[in-house]
Amino acid sequence: MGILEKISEIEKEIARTQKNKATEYHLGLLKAKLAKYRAQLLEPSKSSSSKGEGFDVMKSGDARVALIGFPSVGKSTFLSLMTSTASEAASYEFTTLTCIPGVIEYKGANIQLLDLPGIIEGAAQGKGRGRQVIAVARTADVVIMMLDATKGEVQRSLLEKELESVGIRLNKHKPNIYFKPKKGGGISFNSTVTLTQCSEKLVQLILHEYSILTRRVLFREDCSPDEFIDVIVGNRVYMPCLYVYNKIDQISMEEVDRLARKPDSVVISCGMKLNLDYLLEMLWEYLALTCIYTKKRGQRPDFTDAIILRKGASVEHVCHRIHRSLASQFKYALVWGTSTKYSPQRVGLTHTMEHEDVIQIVKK
Ligand SMILES: Nc1nc2c(ncn2[C@@H]2O[C@H](COP(=O)(O)OP(=O)(O)OP(=O)(O)O)[C@@H](O)[C@H]2O)c(=O)[nH]1
Ligand SMILES: [K+]
Ligand SMILES: [Mg+2]
Repeated sequence: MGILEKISEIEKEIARTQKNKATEYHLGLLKAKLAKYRAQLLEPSKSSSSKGEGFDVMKSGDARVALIGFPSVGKSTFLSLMTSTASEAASYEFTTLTCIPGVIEYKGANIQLLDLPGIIEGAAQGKGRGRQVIAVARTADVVIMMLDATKGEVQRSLLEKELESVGIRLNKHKPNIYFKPKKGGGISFNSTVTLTQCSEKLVQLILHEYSILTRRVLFREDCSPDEFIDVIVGNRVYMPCLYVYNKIDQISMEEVDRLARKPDSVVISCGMKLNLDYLLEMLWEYLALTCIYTKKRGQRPDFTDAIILRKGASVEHVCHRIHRSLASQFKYALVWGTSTKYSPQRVGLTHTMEHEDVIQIVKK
């Protein structure tokens, strides 16, 4: 039996197994097996014909956003609208055959937007350019899943399944489970919260399936067996995703209203240029970028030229952005803003900066 067949067998068995206390272990094991086969599927194949790598596009700017969606939902139309790059748009499917980068300038940041070929069911297993598209998606900071508002729900669940099957987790955080080698061998299992989905026995079974004999496992959260398997497998990508329903000019107001209320969702019309500003605001929020302003001694801050960093960036990150050698000459910094108790406050290299802080760096 090929891997694909094995996967489909297990998926069928999971589907027909009723979920209850008695089948809990059986289901947990099936899921562990499923994750193992999927991992095998994703291993780069030796034949040169089916390349697993993505399109060769340089990362540039302060952040990267990938446009994922079925053919003809309006991805290229969107890129052409939001950036100065033109990407061919047409009414037939698979108009776009490669990755086309554009730049959105917003709040002083350069956001790289990637237009990609449409993907379809089976993309993860290499249908169309699915694998390449997904490989690019993995490198993004945020995914925009573009959906045709007239057929959004089906498209959404199919694409979610595709991305899920290759280890991309949308709008989820990494499970809070401590999972490290243990001195002396054996499995130690503990939890700091009440577990309703996993038990020590199930965890042992799953670890056994992965031939893991020695580990210290500590659940700090009420995780599911799937989440535990994610921790074991390890190479998952946790990524924010905005669901963008395009072509709302084609549906009723009631339907627009319903879609707009869904979590992580924005409704737009590229054709009629509706709600694009709001989409940018949401995108900015999901990118979670931080703007830092610099200031020279005795002068006013330079509010025209922000340094754009990731959320959680430290003073050291700011130094590296200004000059390669600045961190080594660093004595202390003065920071004004929400990250400090006092304004200004003297801080060191490890201090975490917040959005719109002002910093003055003092050298040795
Ligand atoms: N009615 C309507 N049509 C739209 C809208 N946005 C795009 N379209 C049309 O949808 C069709 C497909 O647009 P594309 O931008 O080529 O879609 P795509 O997702 O890039 O398609 P592929 O590259 O083939 O995957 C074109 O005929 C567009 O004019 C919209 O908001 N409303
Ligand atoms: K198209
Ligand atoms: Mg296109």
